[in-house]
Amino acid sequence: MKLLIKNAKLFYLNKLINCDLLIEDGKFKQIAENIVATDAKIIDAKFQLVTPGLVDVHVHFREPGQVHKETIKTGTLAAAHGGFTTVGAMPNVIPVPDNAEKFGQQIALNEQNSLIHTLQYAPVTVDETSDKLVDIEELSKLGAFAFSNDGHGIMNARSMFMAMERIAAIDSHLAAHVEDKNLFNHGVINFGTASQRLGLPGIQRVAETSQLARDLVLAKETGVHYHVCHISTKDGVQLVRMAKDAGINVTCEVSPHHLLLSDQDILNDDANFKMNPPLRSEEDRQALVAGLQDGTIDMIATDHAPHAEDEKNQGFAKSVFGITGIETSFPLMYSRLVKTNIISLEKLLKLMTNNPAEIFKIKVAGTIKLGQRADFTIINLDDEYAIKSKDFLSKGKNSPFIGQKVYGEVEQTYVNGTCIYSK
Ligand SMILES: NC(=O)N[C@@H](CC(=O)O)C(=O)O
Ligand SMILES: [Zn+2]
Ligand SMILES: [Zn+2]
Repeated sequence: MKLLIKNAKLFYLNKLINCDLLIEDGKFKQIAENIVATDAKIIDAKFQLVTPGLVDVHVHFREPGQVHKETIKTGTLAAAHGGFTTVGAMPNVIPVPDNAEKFGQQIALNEQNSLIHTLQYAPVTVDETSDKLVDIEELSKLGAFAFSNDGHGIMNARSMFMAMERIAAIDSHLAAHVEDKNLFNHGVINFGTASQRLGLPGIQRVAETSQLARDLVLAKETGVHYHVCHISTKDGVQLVRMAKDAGINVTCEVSPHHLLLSDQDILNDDANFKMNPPLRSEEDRQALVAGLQDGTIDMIATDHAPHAEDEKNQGFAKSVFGITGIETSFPLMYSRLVKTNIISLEKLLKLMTNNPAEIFKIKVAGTIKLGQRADFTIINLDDEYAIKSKDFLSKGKNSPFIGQKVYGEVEQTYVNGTCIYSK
């Protein structure tokens, strides 16, 4: 089976080049101008962008346990619609895969149902909320991509310290949702003018930064690769910057919503703007953009968190935390950051392909390499379209970006040389 992509604007070795791309038996075979291949199926890309499949290290699929919100099938289909071919799935499913048996079942479920490559996080502690560590070495052997208690900060410093030592010893990764539960104090929105205006309990920035500061010291001591999930504050970015300068093995991700929205965009009691961590101030938002520009922030991750309509239409006080994002990430980032000259297209693609793959040592993802499996995406950068919930393939329609006009629509997504999504 041969597939020839003619006239690609290909993101290859960190540059955009005009060329053809030949795929044979599911693998990249040749990159050159004017490739001629008899008996190949030909696709004319018409100089649209062809990129390695996008990589998102932070998604929530809800299977098992909450399949009314999302399944692995709908989640991975939504990912393909967003241009992603590799994702890291968080372990806050029911049951939490916190022992060998449950973890093995989760991996099998992912394999049976994924249209793309779904890598599985293991939790750090039993049930994600206790202080008792999981069998880190065993879950790693069973294929844990990294470790995270996402959704919950790890409150007990000794548990965190010991987890870091063990994760460092096996050369894996610890991804932290940094949040001190006591400082969080049942808030539902950022603490500040918006929480006052709407009369809602606020979440202080120090809920994030105080735990982050603690973790950075522990990470220094243990040498673990410590990754900060969905960073949201100006001081948080500054802490990571200082830690990197000090040689601490820290990386961090930011979500499209924290880059593009602030609490000033919350005009009424609409829980499609409710997520954890919350949308912060405009000053925080600008610091995140600056952190992306200067390399303090290493990657974009969506924190795709689908929920059912009746779980999100209860206003800020009662609705659950989280918004979807995997189908809108690239178009939003391209339209609002690249077309406005805040970052280059090459930089955006690095943030969404090679950086996450390299940092998390994902073997075959994030780059186009001859002889390796052909995971790639064709994206139309020229035509504007409107984000509509009816176009989402995710079960979750909980997005604050519905109705916005964007560029960067995904035309086709390929995994192992096979088209798994076509517009
Ligand atoms: N981000 C959220 O607000 N919610 C996430 C959990 C998380 O990422 O912390 C979820 O699983 O719904
Ligand atoms: Zn989280
Ligand atoms: Zn999350």
